[in-house]
Amino acid sequence: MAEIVMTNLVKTYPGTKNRATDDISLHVDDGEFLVLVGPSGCGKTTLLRMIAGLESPDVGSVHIGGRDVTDLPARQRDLSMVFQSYAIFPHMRVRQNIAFGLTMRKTPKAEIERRVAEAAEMLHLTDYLDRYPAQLSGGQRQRVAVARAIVVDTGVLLMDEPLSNLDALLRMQFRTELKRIVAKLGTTTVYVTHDQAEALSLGDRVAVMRDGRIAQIGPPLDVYDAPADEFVGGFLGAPPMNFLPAHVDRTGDRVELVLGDQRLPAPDTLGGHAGGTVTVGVRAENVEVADGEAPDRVAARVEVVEPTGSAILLTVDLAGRPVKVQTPPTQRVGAGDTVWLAVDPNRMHFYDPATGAALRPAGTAGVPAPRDAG
Ligand SMILES: Nc1ncnc2c1ncn2[C@@H]1O[C@H](COP(=O)(O)OP(=O)(O)OP(=O)(O)O)[C@@H](O)[C@H]1O
Repeated sequence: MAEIVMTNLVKTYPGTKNRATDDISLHVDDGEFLVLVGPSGCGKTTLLRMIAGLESPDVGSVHIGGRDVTDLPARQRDLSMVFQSYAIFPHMRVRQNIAFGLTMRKTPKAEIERRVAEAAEMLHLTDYLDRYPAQLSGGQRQRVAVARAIVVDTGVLLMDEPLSNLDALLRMQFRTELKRIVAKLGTTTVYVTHDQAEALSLGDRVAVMRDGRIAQIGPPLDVYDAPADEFVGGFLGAPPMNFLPAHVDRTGDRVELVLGDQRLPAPDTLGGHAGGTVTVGVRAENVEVADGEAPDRVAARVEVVEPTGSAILLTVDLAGRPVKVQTPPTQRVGAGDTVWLAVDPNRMHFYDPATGAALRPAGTAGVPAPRDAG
């Protein structure tokens, strides 16, 4: 068992004012792949380094596999790490690089050979075992770093931006490989990235961090589909979620959003906010370019048309605000055109304009949605 339990981790670096991690409690299940994601400086690396034993928390504890490791150095924590700089040894051949951790542990020679061969096979490095790192591409070197980490077969694998030195295509290929390998190994993995696409594609769960805290944690699509606040909605997804201020109006049974001088149907659950203003969040792929004018549609002017290959991304002006709309590649519109937009009320999200927190349905109006603190 190698579950990781972090409890109330507080860390302030000497000479700084703000907490790098601010009372973080988090539970990573045995065999789970957890991704820590968030903007630069939010505390991801600090949290990972506290799990690793490379930083000590001011307050709080870390348990790995039921053992309190808070005061143990990294080498006694039974974990392996891959860091951004993938420090592989330039003077050692790939074979020795991969074997390094096993050699240090005085593993029998035959076993080292077997495990190195296995890891090399997994990472498509078999043909490169006798080369030096200087004779490898960036992607191959990165694979050596991963092979070196997984060969040791520890209970926990920690990775900090391991793909950051790769170009976009290699990054994507390697991401897929990594997901396959880690699933096969079943190692408990904590993975740090600032890349939201990587986070969504890799994690069993993602923890979105902000200012030393966990803003939201959950399975990738849950967090993507129901962001707990504007920050999370704006951080996950490319393009980020659209946010628009809207007045809520109720006429008889109908609840509507008033955007400038136009109206869109809103879910009944928003009725509790009638007379007030909310921030509407809607993802680009949930805005439909409809076929002509209708009472439940709003008009917008197309400003920019960006084909992305599999889709077309429009930036439209809706009531004086830019809104991103994702349409099929077959959509024929040009800059300057007026389009009619429809949004399924069930695909809308609502946030408190003052706090940015998600609003709950009617009856609990104004109360932010609950957050899973792990
Ligand atoms: N050794 C250090 N001394 C002082 N402050 C530090 C140190 N390391 C990190 N910090 C500060 O702690 C905060 C969190 O840093 P951390 O490296 O954990 O963030 P991060 O989310 O990993 O960022 P990035 O994505 O840029 O690597 C930042 O404000 C950073 O400036």
